[in-house]
Amino acid sequence: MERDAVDFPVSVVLPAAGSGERTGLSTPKQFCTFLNRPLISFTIETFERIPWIERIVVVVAKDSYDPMLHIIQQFHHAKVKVVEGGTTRHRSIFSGLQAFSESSNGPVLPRPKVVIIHDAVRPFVDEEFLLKITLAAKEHGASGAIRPLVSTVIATTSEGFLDHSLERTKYRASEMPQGFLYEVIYQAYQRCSEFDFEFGTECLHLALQYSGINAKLIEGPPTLWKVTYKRDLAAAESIIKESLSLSACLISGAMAETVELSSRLQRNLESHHMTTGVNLFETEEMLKVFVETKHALLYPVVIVWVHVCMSDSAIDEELNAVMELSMKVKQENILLYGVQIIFSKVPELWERSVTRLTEITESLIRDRNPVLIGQMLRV
Ligand SMILES: Nc1ccn([C@@H]2O[C@H](COP(=O)(O)OP(=O)(O)OP(=O)(O)O)[C@@H](O)[C@H]2O)c(=O)n1
Ligand SMILES: O=P(O)(O)OC[C@@H](O)[C@@H](O)[C@@H](O)CO
Repeated sequence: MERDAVDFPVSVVLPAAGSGERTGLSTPKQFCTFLNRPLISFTIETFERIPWIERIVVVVAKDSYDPMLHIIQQFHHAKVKVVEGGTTRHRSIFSGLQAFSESSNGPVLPRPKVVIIHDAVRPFVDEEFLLKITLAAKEHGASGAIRPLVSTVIATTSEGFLDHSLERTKYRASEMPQGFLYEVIYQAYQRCSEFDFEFGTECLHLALQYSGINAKLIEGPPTLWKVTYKRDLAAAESIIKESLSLSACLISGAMAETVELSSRLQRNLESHHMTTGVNLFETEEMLKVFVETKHALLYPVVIVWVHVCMSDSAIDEELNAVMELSMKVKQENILLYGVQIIFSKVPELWERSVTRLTEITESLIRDRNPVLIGQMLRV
């Protein structure tokens, strides 16, 4: 399916005005930060990267309006307009849709042909699936992501006993993103009852109830899950750390050993970029590029500088300079760790050192603990 099939304007509404009560945290989950960046910024960036998406309307609570403007400025988000939401998700979504029809705050945005509605707390959505949802909405008037039910759905009596259970194979979980012809969903919200505004949870239902459109349902990937509970935040952080940041190993020291060590680490660490024989100047030049392009702002960079020594000598001035450099680049979201490994001609000892170095390097890249910045770890 090609992106140039989208020959009509498409925009997005991201409802983000909830309080995230089910996480049990005081900070609404969409503003919880991972790698110094709020969850909502990752979701916005997902949509920003897609060239056929024209505008992103982020709907936030009144007291999150200014903080949201700050996030947009800090992370250089484009295409984004912020509007205030309401007391329920449907009211918030309607506020977002009104940005294309009524001048609530500032100029009315150009009206899209198709509007995608996507919970701001579902950061892991890909362009391919968004394309499917968009083209299906254009063709059918509405479309929605679905996933198989994990648990069976049952109905209870008023006394709290089982009334009946639904045949699980006949039902699906409704997820996000959803797509609509703008006129279809805007009209639905204009006709929406107070009861639906207050208690409804399903936009596809509104399109059917008030615009007579049966949404096309498309099974989505498992990554569409919504951050709802505290455990989901931990899962999101782990996925973000794994997928959205860069890491590299730089190896300096006695040349013959560093080449051998580099190939050993490359095998052990798999995905991470390996460079050997670097010196401090080259490292500083590389970090300067990261800082100037502000690349690390959106993609935190983890660099493990491994120095191979021939003896347990005191840390030389170059290594001290690396540690000072690490403190300097830390505020640019670049985590530079130093590890010193003593070369041993005794195979068993060297094997043990390389295994230990691999474990330390994996932990530094995975955990990104800022406390370990600025000091030389020793294997
Ligand atoms: N009045 C509301 C309520 C929810 N949402 C948004 O709708 C999405 C999905 O809703 P949900 O997961 O229920 O978020 P919360 O309402 O914040 O969660 P909770 O029910 O635990 O408070 C979230 O991005 C949330 O910010 C919204 O824009 N306006
Ligand atoms: O019900 P909640 O407010 O937790 O989250 C919203 C979800 O229900 C919604 O995103 C999907 O079910 C699709 O409508």
